[in-house]
Parts: sequence; structure tokens; C-alpha cells
Amino acid sequence: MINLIDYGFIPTMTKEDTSFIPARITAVHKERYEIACEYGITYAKPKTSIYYGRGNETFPTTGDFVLIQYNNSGDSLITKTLERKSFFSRRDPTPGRGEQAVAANFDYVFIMASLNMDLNVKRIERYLTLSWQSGGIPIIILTKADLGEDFPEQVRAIEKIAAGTAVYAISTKTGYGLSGLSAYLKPRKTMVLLGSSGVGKSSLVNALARKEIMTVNSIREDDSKGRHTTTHRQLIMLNSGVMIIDTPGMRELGMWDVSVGLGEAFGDVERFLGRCKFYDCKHNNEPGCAIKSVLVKGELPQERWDSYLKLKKEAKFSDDKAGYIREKIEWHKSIARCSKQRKKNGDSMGRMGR
Ligand SMILES: Nc1nc2c(ncn2[C@@H]2O[C@H](COP(=O)(O)OP(=O)(O)OP(=O)(O)O)[C@@H](O)[C@H]2O)c(=O)[nH]1
Ligand SMILES: [Zn+2]
Repeated sequence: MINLIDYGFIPTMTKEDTSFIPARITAVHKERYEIACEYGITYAKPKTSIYYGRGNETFPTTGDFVLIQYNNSGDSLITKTLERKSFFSRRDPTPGRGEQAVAANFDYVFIMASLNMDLNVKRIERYLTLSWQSGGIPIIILTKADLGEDFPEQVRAIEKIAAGTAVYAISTKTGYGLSGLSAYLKPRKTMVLLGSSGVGKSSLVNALARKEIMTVNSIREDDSKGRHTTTHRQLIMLNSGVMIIDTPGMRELGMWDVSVGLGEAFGDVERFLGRCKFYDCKHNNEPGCAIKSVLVKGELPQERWDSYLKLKKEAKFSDDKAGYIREKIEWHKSIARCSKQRKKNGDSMGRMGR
């Protein structure tokens, strides 16, 4: 028996449809989902009439809350994807399908980078923008502090571009800094880990899980099911009640619509906008350009401005592409409707002729 509230479910998430029971997607397999619901961990499939064909219900992803028709002798049927409070998406590998959510309903985004490799500031800025846009709260975690001697300096450098986001240096080898994360690692909260391969994402999950197993054994003896597997696209429930979404493909996250995210991640840059003499200033060499002036004075670091422009450009490209794909889908739909109509007419005429 599972109380879905322990999975972060809030009863007011469902208003109507009380005959269906709520569940959370804990893993995504091909066309089949592992779910947590009041009957335990089980499997479900999207209900065909709702998700395929004419239905346009959003396909669920890891972390989604859904409604199901429970089936105790086989796969349950998913009837609705509940509104998401946060999500990350990437371009759907199936051509023409637009964007695809890869993780949903997380509270915090752990942006992870390693202190012993070159700290890629641009990548962190990009992740910050995506995180603010996603609806989750970003936390920057700099890993492998045991390997870098000058890490306080690196932390300060990252804090400069983090615009208020908390930055932590940790080591899963020595345990350094891990206690600083406890403010976020609370029961019913969901984290998603963002970071390049090798930065130590799995090591962090293991470190957190190991700790739990030691302290939790005495508290929750009945919950001994080892769910700490490394299968991809998974929501891992730690014994502490914290959930972690571990999903590949975060590298392909698209800058879909990041207008909000850019503003949050680059508040220090955007506050200078709109102050130029000319309304349509391109900030090149126009007279009275406020941007040029703060760049020259050093009030705005050139790298920050460059990053901002680059991400804005990337976002515009993605937006246009999203628009383009949407248009294409609409076009295909209208063609499909026409040919269906034609077939229907043809069919009925055929029948009449018989
Ligand atoms: N010295 C040191 N090494 C670490 C630390 N954390 C992780 N590592 C090592 O870094 C390597 C990569 O760690 P992983 O946890 O697998 O990294 P990951 O981000 O999960 O990588 P992917 O699964 O490829 O995405 C392993 O060899 C770890 O032992 C740390 O705090 N200190
Ligand atoms: Zn200007």
C-alpha cells in the first residue's frame, strides 16, 4: 500500500474525475509506464481512445501525476495527464512530434558540474535559464571538491553568474558539503539532476541512498524493496522520502520558450535593457546606447552580455522551430482530415452503389 501523498501528490490536483485514481509515473518504458498508486508499484498504458487517434492528451513522462482506471490483473489504463507544475522537454526523436517532456513535477533542479574538470560557465548559464523556465528551483552543485584545492575561488566565480542561485561544493568521496543539501532533501520533494556525464550524478544518488539505508532501516523496516536500480528514465524513491528523477537525454534539452527563464537567469543583464536612447537600439554603435555604456564602464561584464545574446538567439531559433513544427503538424492534420472526408464520401458512395 502506498500513500500517493508521500510521492508529492496534492489532492487538489484532481478536481473532477473522482472515479479514477491518481498515480505517479515512476519509469517510462516503451509504450508502458511503471506507476505508483494506492495499490503499490504497478504498470499502466495510455488509454487508446484518449491518447491516440483523435485524442490530444499529453503523453505522460517520468514524474507526471496521472489518473488511471485500475486493473488488478493487468496493465491499468491511464486516462489523464494532470497539469504539470514543472517540466523539462527536448525535441521528440519521432520527427514531426515537436517537443517531448522528459521529466515532470520536480521541485528542485540540481545543476551539477565538476570542480576538477574545466568549469563550463556557459553551460551553467544555459542550465540556469532552462531551470528557471522549467518551473523548478535551480541549485548549483559543484562536485569533487576533494580534487580541487582552489575550489572556494571557483565557487565565488560561479556565484557571480548564478544571480542569487545557491552554490554548493560537495564531495561524495569525503562527504564534504553534503549536509548543506539537506535543506532541499525533504520528504515528498522531487529533485532532478542536470549535468554532463561523469560529473558525479550517480555518485550523489548513491551517497544519499547509502546514508538513508543506514539510518532508515530502523524506521521503515517494511520498505526493504531495493528500488535503487540504475535503469534510465526513473523516479527513485529514497528511504528518506526524497525522490530523484534520473533521466538521460538532458543534454538535448531544447531552449523552447525561455523568455521567463532568461529574465530570471539574466536579471543582472536585463535590468539595463530599455534604457537606450533609441527604442530599437541594436546595441552595436548607436549613440546613447545604455548597454555599450555599462559594458565600457565594466558594470556589466562582456561575457555575461555575450552569453545572454547567445542564449537569446538559441531560444529564438528553437521557438521558431517549435512554431514551424506546429505549423507542419497542423498542415498534416488538415490533409488527414481531407483525405478522411474523401474516403468517407468514397466509402458511402461505394456502399450505395452495391
Ligand atoms: N574524487 C572524486 N571522484 C568522484 C566524486 N564523485 C564522483 N566521482 C567519480 O567520478 C566518476 C563519474 O561519476 P558518476 O557518478 O558515474 O558520474 P555521472 O554524472 O553519474 O555520469 P553519467 O552516469 O555518465 O551521467 C566516477 O569515477 C566517480 O567515482 C567525488 O566527489 N570525488
Ligand atoms: Zn543599446
